[in-house]
Amino acid sequence: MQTITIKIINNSTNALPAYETIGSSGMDLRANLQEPVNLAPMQRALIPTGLFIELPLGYEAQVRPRSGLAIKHGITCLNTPGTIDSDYRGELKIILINLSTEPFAIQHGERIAQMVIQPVVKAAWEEVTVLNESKRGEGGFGHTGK
Ligand SMILES: O=c1ccn([C@H]2C[C@H](O)[C@@H](COP(=O)(O)OP(=O)(O)OP(=O)(O)O)O2)c(=O)[nH]1
Ligand SMILES: [Mg+2]
Repeated sequence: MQTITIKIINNSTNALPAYETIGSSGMDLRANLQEPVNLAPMQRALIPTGLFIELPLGYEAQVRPRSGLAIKHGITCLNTPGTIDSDYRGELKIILINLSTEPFAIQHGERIAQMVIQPVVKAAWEEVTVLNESKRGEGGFGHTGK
């Protein structure tokens, strides 16, 4: 368990993001709304969560869709996985899009996405003129067959 600092505003759902089961990868994130947000088909919206977090250096958070909302209502995160940088101090917001043919209303307190905390490997470049050979070589995009 890694301890992470969190600030909550306007949180009438009085819930910290939580793992729903002991083996869950993600903590569900809830919409923090004054009133429901109606998403027409193909419409997108930036949904506030009321959460501000301070991740330790060397970590990120990924914001991912919930599969139930996706399969039942066509609601997904447009930029999945959303990237929360460790130095971001603003409000966590979720870019939702309605990919169904029906309108969908997002309610205050509804669990709209999930957040996975991950370590980040920072890379430094070592520039060369020739790369080591590999079995795959330049093959990709279906190169190995169906
Ligand atoms: O789903 C998301 C994605 C991002 N963010 C916040 C945290 C993140 O650290 C910041 C910037 O995100 P990103 O790097 O994806 O956006 P950008 O378009 O590259 O903006 P910037 O130039 O601010 O980095 O926005 C969210 O709240 N939700
Ligand atoms: Mg960026």
